[in-house]
Amino acid sequence: MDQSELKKVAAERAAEFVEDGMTLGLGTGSTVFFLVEAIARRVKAENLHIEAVATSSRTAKQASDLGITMKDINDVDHIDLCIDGADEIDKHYQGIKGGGAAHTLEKMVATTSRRNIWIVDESKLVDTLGKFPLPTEVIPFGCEQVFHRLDAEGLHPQFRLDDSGQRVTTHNKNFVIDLHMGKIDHPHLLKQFLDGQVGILEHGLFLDLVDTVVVGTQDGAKVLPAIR
Ligand SMILES: O=C(CO)[C@H](O)[C@H](O)COP(=O)(O)O
Repeated sequence: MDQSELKKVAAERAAEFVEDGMTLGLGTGSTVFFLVEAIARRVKAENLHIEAVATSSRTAKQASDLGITMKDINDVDHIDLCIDGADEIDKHYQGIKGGGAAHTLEKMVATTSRRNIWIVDESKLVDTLGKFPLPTEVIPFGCEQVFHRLDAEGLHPQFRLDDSGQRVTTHNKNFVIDLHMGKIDHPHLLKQFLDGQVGILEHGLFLDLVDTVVVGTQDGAKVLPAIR
C-alpha cells in the first residue's frame, strides 16, 4: 500500500468510533478527506443522526456536500469526539499539526472536544518531535519582530511560502512561520515559550490532548492503546 492507501485504511477504521447522536469535530487534510467519506457512508447506510463542526472550509464543504449536518462551533454546547490527522506523533501521543495551516482552528475544536483521536499513516510515528517543521500562526502586525525573536531564540524560523513565493495566509488572514528545529527535546518548555509570545496566535504543538491513535500499516489499521 502507498501512503495514501495507508491514510485511507486508518481513516476508515476511525470512522467506526462514530456513534449515533454524536456531535463530531472533523479535522483537516488528506487523511481526514477519507474519514469524511467513510462517515458519510455510515450516515447513509445506518441512518445515523450526527452533526459536525469542521476545522476548515475545505472539510466543511466536503462534509456538507456528502450530507453531513454541519454546525458552527459557536452553536454547539459540546463536541463528543474530534478525529483529525497529524504531521508527527511521538510515543506519548504528543504531536505536531498545522501542515495544512489549519492548526488554530484544529486546536480550538480539539480542546473543546471530550475525546480526540488522531489518524495517520505509519510514517508519522516518530521517536522525537521536530523533524517536521513546527508551524506557528502569526498576526501580520509586528510579524517581523516575532520572526527576529524566534530567530534569536535559535528556533530557525521561516515564513511559509506558496508555489508563487507569496507568504501563505491562514483562514484568519495571518502568516505561518515554520520552526525548522530538527528535534524538539522539551515540547512542554517550547509550548510554554511559544504560548507567551505576543503576536503568535497559535502553534502546532498539540500536547496532552489525544488519547487514541489509529495508524494505517501494511498489515491494516492498528488502534494503538489509549493512554489518557
Ligand atoms: O494539521 C493538519 C492540517 O493543518 C493535518 O492534519 C496534517 O497536516 C496531516 O495532514 P495529512 O492528513 O494530509 O497528512
